[in-house]
Amino acid sequence: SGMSKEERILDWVKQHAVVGDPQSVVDAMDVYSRQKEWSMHVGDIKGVIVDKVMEEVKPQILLELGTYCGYSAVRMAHLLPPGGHLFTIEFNESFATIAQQVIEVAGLRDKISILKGPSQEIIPQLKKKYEINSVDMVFLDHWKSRYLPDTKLLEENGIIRKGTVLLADNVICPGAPDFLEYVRNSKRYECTTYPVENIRVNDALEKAVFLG
Ligand SMILES: CCCNc1ncnc2c1ncn2[C@@H]1O[C@H](/C=C/CNC(=O)c2cc(-c3ccc(F)cc3)cc(O)c2O)[C@@H](O)[C@H]1O
Ligand SMILES: [Mg+2]
Repeated sequence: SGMSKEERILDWVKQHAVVGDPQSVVDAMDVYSRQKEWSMHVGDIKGVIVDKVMEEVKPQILLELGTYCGYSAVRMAHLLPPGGHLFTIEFNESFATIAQQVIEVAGLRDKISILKGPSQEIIPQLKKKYEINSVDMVFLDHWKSRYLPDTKLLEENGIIRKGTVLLADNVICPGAPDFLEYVRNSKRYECTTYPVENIRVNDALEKAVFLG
């Protein structure tokens, strides 16, 4: 019994963030991860790279794979252009419930939709059930072994179009070697690596632009 780590994170956010202020939610989660319990959010150092890509792409429709507690959903949705929307897929019910509340504290309920279920089931439903024609950007941050199969699913279902930007966290640690090999060797992607050498671990984000 007792609270889960994710419930402790939510509790901390409720106590330390300012309702309606997404930046204070992001800051609270970063402080908790640094000072209390490390958690697998993309975090403040790699988050700056995510922010930069958001400003570059200005996605109207953004898809995230792996919501967890909603840190990156809040961080990215805060930077969406007017009218933009984030669809984030999460198959763990408890995490989805925590994330929904974190998003509420941030005041971003109207900009973010959590799609509950496994990505491999949701992706084929995006067009018909969620009326998503194509997405402008995808943030991959779920199970690393699923980056490649889901990228292929996105291609096969016509969810990504010429110019869609895939941004993948953790391509070095824990690593997504098959995904990296695929996008870097494919003529259909233009790749850029954003390495991050920080105190804890070396990692990188990979940006892969789909060329159609
Ligand atoms: C059915 C499986 C595939 N489909 C899926 N569909 C929907 N949601 C899925 C999901 N897979 C996983 N998820 C969810 O994504 C999240 C999983 C993220 C996995 N991330 C990591 O393992 C990770 C791990 C680290 C890490 C780094 C260093 C270290 F020493 C230990 C861990 C750092 C990160 O930035 C990470 O992202 C959870 O919320 C999970 O429920
Ligand atoms: Mg990650």
